[in-house]
Amino acid sequence: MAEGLGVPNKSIFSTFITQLDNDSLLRFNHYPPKDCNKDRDNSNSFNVGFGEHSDPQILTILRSNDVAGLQISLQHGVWNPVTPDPFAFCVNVGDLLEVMTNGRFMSVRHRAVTNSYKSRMSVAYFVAPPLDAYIVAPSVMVTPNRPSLLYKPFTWAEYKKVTYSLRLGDNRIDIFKNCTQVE
Ligand SMILES: O=C(O)CCC(=O)C(=O)O
Ligand SMILES: [Fe+2]
Repeated sequence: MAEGLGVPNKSIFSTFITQLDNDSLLRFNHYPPKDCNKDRDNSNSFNVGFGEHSDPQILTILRSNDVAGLQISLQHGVWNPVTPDPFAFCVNVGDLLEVMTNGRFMSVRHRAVTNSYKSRMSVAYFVAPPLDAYIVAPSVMVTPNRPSLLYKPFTWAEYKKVTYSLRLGDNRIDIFKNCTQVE
């Protein structure tokens, strides 16, 4: 990523992750098939298994079985299905990476829906820094196109506290937006 972004220090994004006290976690999700009998009149309906949200950490590395369900939203209210591939990893940008890249990479809103015939299973590895890590975009991410820091610096502990004080789908990254843009 650093290479693609033209950042000379290649370890700038990875140093947090490799620290022993990193706060990464692994989550196993199981979405049983929805109960068709409850929805006999509306066979096109679906249940939301995991509500709309963005992942607060740096990156999410997701593996699933071959059952569809993951959807991403690039525009409010428009959902795009992600084709399931049990041999691939789906990598989501989390809120912290959006801050660390000064908005170049955008944290993606997503959700998982259930279907009526087969269980979806997924394993997500949420890559997070140590709690006291200071989250701020490196100066090289401040460019003529983005001449100032879009977000105020904060620690992961502060961000995590805000995340857990809000509901899953609430926008939390905007709370840390800098109001004044220096030209
Ligand atoms: O199961 C999925 O595909 C998505 C899971 C997810 O978004 C999460 O665990 O944060
Ligand atoms: Fe997620």
